[in-house]
Amino acid sequence: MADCVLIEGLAVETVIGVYAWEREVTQRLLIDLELGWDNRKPGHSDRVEDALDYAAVSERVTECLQSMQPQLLERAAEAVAELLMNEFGVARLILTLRKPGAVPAARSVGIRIERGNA
Ligand SMILES: Nc1nc2c(c(=O)[nH]1)N=C([C@H](O)[C@@H](O)CO)CN2
Repeated sequence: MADCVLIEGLAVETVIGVYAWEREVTQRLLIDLELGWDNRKPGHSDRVEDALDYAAVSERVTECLQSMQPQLLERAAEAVAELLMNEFGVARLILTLRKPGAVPAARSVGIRIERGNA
């Protein structure tokens, strides 16, 4: 991947999981995003309108995950990738989604997906 906008360790509290008890609680997800974006235009204009606004992306990703309450990390990741491509015009991305509390013996578990020509 060439130019990127990065978001690392975005924490989202939401209902997620396949087991009955998981539907009754919120758990923390941690999201890392590498979002392909040509940074030359904002690099010259100094205008946030030309940039991929990482604050707006973070807010929208949080809202998506909190409203969808998915069972699987895979479903959550796919939905986030689709919104980034459809709503923000991101052409390529690498998304890592971690669920740190899921397996007590592990520091963290998670998945990574790549979409577009990452
Ligand atoms: N590949 C996956 N495996 C599992 C998931 C998941 O989302 N993706 N989820 C669970 C449970 O919800 C688990 O997190 C409870 O500890 C199990 N395996």
